[in-house]
Amino acid sequence: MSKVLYEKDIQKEVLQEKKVAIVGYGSQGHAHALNLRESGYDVIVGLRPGKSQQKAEEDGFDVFPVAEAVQKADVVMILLPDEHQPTVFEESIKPNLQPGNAVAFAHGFNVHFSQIVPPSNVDVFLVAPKGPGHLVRRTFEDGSGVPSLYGVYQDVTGKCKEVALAYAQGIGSARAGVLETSFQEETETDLFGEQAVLCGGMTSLVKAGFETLTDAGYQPEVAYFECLHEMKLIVDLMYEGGLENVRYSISDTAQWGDFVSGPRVINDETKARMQEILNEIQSGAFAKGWVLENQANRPEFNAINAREKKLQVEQVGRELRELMPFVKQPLQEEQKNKQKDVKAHVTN
Ligand SMILES: NC(=O)C1=CN([C@@H]2O[C@H](COP(=O)(O)OP(=O)(O)OC[C@H]3O[C@@H](n4cnc5c(N)ncnc54)[C@H](OP(=O)(O)O)[C@@H]3O)[C@@H](O)[C@H]2O)C=CC1
Ligand SMILES: CC[C@](O)(C(C)=O)C(=O)O
Ligand SMILES: [Mg+2]
Ligand SMILES: [Mg+2]
Repeated sequence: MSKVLYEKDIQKEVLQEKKVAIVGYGSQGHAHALNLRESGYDVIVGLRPGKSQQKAEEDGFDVFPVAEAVQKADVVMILLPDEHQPTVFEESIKPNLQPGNAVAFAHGFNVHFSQIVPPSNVDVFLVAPKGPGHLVRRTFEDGSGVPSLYGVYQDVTGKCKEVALAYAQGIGSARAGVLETSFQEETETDLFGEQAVLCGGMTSLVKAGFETLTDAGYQPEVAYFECLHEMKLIVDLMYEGGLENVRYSISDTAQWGDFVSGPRVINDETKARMQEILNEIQSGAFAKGWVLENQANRPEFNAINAREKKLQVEQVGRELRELMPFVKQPLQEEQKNKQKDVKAHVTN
């Protein structure tokens, strides 16, 4: 088994003497900044003027333009959207790095696919939480954490690995497990996981199930509870005790259905599609497509995004969740405010 590190294996001191700049205050940025500060580290935030700047200031951080934050810091964690990182890196980060500083990422995409080429006189590492940023924060506050992968791309100080580990500990990941990786492995597995299983695979499964039931004339509300709402409850059991725990709690009728029907939905054909997806990630074809989509101002991304929001499963879900106040989370309020901002922007 690979060596998984926990609190007792990690030294904090190496990061305690440094100033950390978190560049970006979105999903991962706010979680890293707040968790690191509460773990006792000296954290500042680098941002452009705007909504996030206001939020970070409200949370009590000293916020600076990105270039200034980089000048003040020893460790610069880049938590901007992947597609914005190369420009901000060239314009505001690279010119302000000092030899011996560390540049860090939560995903290896830009370094692995050569969209960012770090100078040779700085440490470069990644700490990639295996979970959404809002959960990195929520679990930290609950006293648990999200596991992280760490990887060293370039070690000029001889201390890069120790700094990366202390950083992972600071965001709460050593409570759950910290595992060594390379930029290549993190990038390829993360892209594969989100496309084939966690995001693309799961949302497509839910939509296909929901539409099969509603096309057959069943009530959309029944289809929503069956194919989306209950997904979380089943996944919670899987998270707590694997497939075995799901099968312990479900009926034997469901377990028999699982055994005989599951492989008719997800089978060797599906695995062949997964292999294609992995091949496109490994060859760089996916990355090239995503870079080009952004250069063209995301025509396909925006069209699909608008279409998906109008799906019946989304509409019925919004209505049902309004009636279940206990499933409401602050994230949904944030999402609503974001939509209001976009609407205001479009009408102005
Ligand atoms: N989302 C996740 O849970 C995970 C993300 N990652 C990785 O973490 C990194 C960050 O992703 P994520 O947290 O999703 O990003 P977000 O989209 O949530 O980050 C947006 C933040 O970046 C700021 N920003 C955007 N453009 C600029 C700019 N040009 N200059 C300055 N600030 C800017 C935004 O500020 P403003 O309000 O001004 O727009 C906002 O604070 C990525 O590498 C991603 O792959 C890794 C694991 C999971
Ligand atoms: C699963 C999506 C993710 O990789 C993540 C939350 O880990 C991401 O890029 O957001
Ligand atoms: Mg991920
Ligand atoms: Mg990802």
